[in-house]
Amino acid sequence: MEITPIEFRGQPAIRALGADGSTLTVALHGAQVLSWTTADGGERFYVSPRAVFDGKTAIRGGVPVCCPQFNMRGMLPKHGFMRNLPWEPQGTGASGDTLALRLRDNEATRALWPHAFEARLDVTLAPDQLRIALTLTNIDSAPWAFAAALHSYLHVDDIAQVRLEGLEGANRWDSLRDDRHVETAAALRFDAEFDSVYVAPAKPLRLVQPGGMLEISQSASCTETVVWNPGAELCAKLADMPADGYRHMLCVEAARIDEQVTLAPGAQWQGWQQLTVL
Ligand SMILES: O=P(O)(O)OC[C@H]1O[C@@H](O)[C@H](O)[C@@H](O)[C@@H]1O
Repeated sequence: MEITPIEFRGQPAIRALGADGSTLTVALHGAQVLSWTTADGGERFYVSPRAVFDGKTAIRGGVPVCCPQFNMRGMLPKHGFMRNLPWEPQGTGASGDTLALRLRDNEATRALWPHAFEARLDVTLAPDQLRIALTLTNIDSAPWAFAAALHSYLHVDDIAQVRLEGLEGANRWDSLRDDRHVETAAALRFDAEFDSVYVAPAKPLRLVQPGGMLEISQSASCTETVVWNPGAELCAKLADMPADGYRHMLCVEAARIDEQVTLAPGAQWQGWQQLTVL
């Protein structure tokens, strides 16, 4: 693929063009994937028109990298700090189809989290398919533990017409009701705020819309799948979302959150999410 440095809403980003005409845009801030358009021209991610692009604030949309903490489950800022910092571009890999970015511990990270680490995000573009892989390496002399999520804001035409299939039978924690149960619905539908953590099923999920289907899979190392849509009421309270933003997105996140990963010095962990247009 061809890559070009660009500015996206005033912030440095990289645009990649695939052989089939698909495109990928990744901001250096947070190594955040902002856009993936397939050869048919369809945009697969949602970025809020009111997202803040100031090089500090977490960008609302695309694929935030939430790490080394998920949500408020710890003492760090919500969803950790990796989405709030600039990453360094590393070019394309040997095969030329992967865009890589890296974040190493620095003064800003050590002020929050006193560990030496390297994080790498590899985004691989193929016809009708995108894979986002997060690799963490412990370059410290003592072990450390982390949680992580690839917090994909999938673009949907109309949330009222969306079905998410593949979670039936999975253990669910409904965070809104603090209720644990086995999911009984063959297809999830979204008509209000939805915020749940599922034990990730072995088989891929399917996002079904009148306009087409997207298959969502994740590495076994990502033991949970988080599904989130703010609904109208919460969306109205989010300053960086327009009132109808919730209608055009659904977050389906590949996550490792219920049990943190402990990495020994020199050890590495990788987690990925893969999206395939069916
Ligand atoms: O507004 P933020 O920090 O980007 O978080 C968005 C959402 O992220 C989801 O992963 C969580 O399950 C939600 O509880 C949270 O509200």
